[in-house]
Amino acid sequence: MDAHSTNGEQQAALLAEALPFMQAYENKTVVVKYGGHAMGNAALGKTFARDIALLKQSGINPIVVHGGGPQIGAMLSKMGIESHFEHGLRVTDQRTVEIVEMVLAGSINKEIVALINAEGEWAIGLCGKDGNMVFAEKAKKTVIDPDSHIERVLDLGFVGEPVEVDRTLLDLLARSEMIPVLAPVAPGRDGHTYNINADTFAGAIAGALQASRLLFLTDVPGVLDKSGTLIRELSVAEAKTLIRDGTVTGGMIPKVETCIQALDRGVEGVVILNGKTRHAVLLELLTEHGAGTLIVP
Ligand SMILES: Nc1ncnc2c1ncn2[C@@H]1O[C@H](COP(=O)(O)OP(=O)(O)O)[C@@H](O)[C@H]1O
Ligand SMILES: CC(=O)N[C@@H](CCC(=O)OP(=O)(O)O)C(=O)O
Repeated sequence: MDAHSTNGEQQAALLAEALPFMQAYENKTVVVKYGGHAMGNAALGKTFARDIALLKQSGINPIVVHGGGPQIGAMLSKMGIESHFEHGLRVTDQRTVEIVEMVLAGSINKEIVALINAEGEWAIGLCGKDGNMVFAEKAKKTVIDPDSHIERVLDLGFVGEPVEVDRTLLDLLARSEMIPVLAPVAPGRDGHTYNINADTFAGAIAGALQASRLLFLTDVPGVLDKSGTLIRELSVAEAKTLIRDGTVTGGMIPKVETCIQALDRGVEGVVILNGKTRHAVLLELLTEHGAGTLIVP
């Protein structure tokens, strides 16, 4: 057997390996949160889009929720506005929320839609406002100061928490050729527009749809311990401890908190993984080679 056919056989074997996974996920919903830090590399963007296209073609119902924190930060700084975060959430005044909506629901959303469409699929870009999909309320966040142990209420301005998810439009799209690509912006019943952390938004969508899987694509291999080693499996109790003792900080806080909530709401499996690995989504869902941190009840 020559080297070429051996290679071909290996590729065919890999494809065949995907069959039981495809069968297990048939007609199931998989929510993929595509973080702003995982974006920005054209080749990786293409492989991400191809993975999503392949899921849809395999009879799976993929829903993309994207972030764009670094991209919002860059736009704000161009306009002379400094970014300020508390507990991993952007403090958002009126001017900021307008820019957040423009960057998330505008440029980034349409870039991802275009990438998926370039793979021959029909992606449709939406935010919480479309089809009354998500309504938000002003976030009521309290944090316990790790040094003083005193509880503090955060005023984050127009940062929202999803409080209502109407699945009508998403159900309709699941039965169609369309792949929803969602920006984490939503209206409030008070008439304001709210900036929602993309992890939180993805968790609310996955919970409302009782998704089989919720994947968080980020720029690190998963949740790391104090020495920087990947934690492969994390229970809810352990995850809470890691937030409390300051091992999990910044943008990883909303991710881990969302994982906990999503499991509570009936999502079957939640994984935080490196979106900078080529074909991270396919590796996680359709092969034995999944990596990252699996959060378990
Ligand atoms: N314990 C931890 N393990 C891994 N990453 C952590 C941890 N604590 C904080 N982080 C930070 O969280 C970041 C991922 O969150 P974030 O910046 O919001 O990314 P994304 O844009 O993918 O949502 C990592 O790049 C890392 O700097
Ligand atoms: C309230 C809040 O923090 N909203 C986020 C929304 C974008 C986001 O979450 O993007 P990543 O997933 O890339 O971090 C922000 O303004 O940056």
